[in-house]
Amino acid sequence: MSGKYLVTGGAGYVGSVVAQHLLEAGHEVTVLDNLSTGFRAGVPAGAAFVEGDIRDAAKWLDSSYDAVLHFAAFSQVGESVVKPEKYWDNNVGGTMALLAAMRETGVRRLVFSSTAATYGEPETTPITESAPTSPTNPYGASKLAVDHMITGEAAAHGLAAVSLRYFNVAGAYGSCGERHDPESHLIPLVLQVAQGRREAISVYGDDYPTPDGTCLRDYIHVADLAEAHLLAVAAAQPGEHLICNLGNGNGFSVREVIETVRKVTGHPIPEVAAPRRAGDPAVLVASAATARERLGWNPSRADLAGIVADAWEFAQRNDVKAEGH
Ligand SMILES: NC(=O)c1ccc[n+]([C@@H]2O[C@H](COP(=O)([O-])OP(=O)(O)OC[C@H]3O[C@@H](n4cnc5c(N)ncnc54)[C@H](O)[C@@H]3O)[C@@H](O)[C@H]2O)c1
Ligand SMILES: O=c1ccn([C@@H]2O[C@H](COP(=O)(O)OP(=O)(O)O[C@H]3O[C@H](CO)[C@H](O)[C@H](O)[C@H]3O)[C@@H](O)[C@H]2O)c(=O)[nH]1
Repeated sequence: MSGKYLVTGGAGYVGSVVAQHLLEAGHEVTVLDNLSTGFRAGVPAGAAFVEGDIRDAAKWLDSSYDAVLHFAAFSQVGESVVKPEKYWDNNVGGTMALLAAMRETGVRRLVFSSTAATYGEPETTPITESAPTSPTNPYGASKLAVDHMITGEAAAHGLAAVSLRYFNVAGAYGSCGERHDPESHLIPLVLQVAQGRREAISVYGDDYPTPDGTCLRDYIHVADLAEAHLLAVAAAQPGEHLICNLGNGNGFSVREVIETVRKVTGHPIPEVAAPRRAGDPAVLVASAATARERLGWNPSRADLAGIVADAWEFAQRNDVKAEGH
């Protein structure tokens, strides 16, 4: 059955890919985005677009919507350390306003973009949803605060809600891909070296307790992630806040990622050893058993070379420098 969905942050990387999947599944989509980090051109064709802020969600939300998929947030870990107030204001304040608008209009279904950063330095691997949550930066803390808000909203007011805790999102889907500015994520940065837009990739730390000394991360294709969102909309139950990790359960080191980019692009990628980046856990790998069981999620694009190949194709088609917001 087709539905009508508000996608906050749908001009950004993940939101645009999910909006595209919703459209392909025959749903009606309105993107609400203030273009603070997103791009008007990133909104998929076929989606209605409102340039606006989630703090003013009450202006645009009405009872005709079946659900909200909430991506709008700031998500730069490093920036959150130096400007924590920016993260509390947008991520927490913005979501409070959105939840109030949903309550007032009777829109009672929500899928929220949470993050592995809510866990902080893990005590055990792979990470399950019952692991302790002890974020190591204000970004992760702000996302955890929103998860707590949603738990309360479900219990007190019957919201049907799912928080999806993404691990390392990568890859592209059709015309939608990653073009953060500034970029901080490993795969797009290594691809910029392959494109000749950067001289070398800095390897942040090579003395971690891992097989090659560099950090291990669980890379998930953005299209597999998008499929989980469609399943989550359908699986959400009134009065319940379900939290699901999304990852493939495989850890790849920074060096393995760089080597994969060399193979996929055929370009030499010079590396430069650099100090550890503050707040980086050595290993972040998900157990996604809950998503498989409760959502029926079955990711099919776990191959790292395939993820990198899709990101590479997108990077070659899009020159961020040439585009404005
Ligand atoms: N990309 C990842 O690896 C990753 C990992 C874990 C969690 N997440 C979460 O997923 C979501 C999407 O991430 P992304 O990588 O697509 O980021 P992004 O910056 O590409 O997209 C975020 C979008 O939200 C918009 N936005 C921000 N504040 C807004 C506001 N107040 N009102 C309206 N629009 C607003 C921005 O303009 C942008 O288009 C974020 O909530 C992020 O925290 C991302
Ligand atoms: O130029 C770079 C960039 C990154 N790295 C390393 O590559 C790994 C991956 O870094 P990313 O910045 O791509 O991703 P993170 O693991 O830091 O971040 C991801 O996980 C976080 C949770 O900790 C948040 O959810 C965040 O949104 C999400 O992208 C890390 O070990 C990082 O130190 C480098 O060595 N050089």
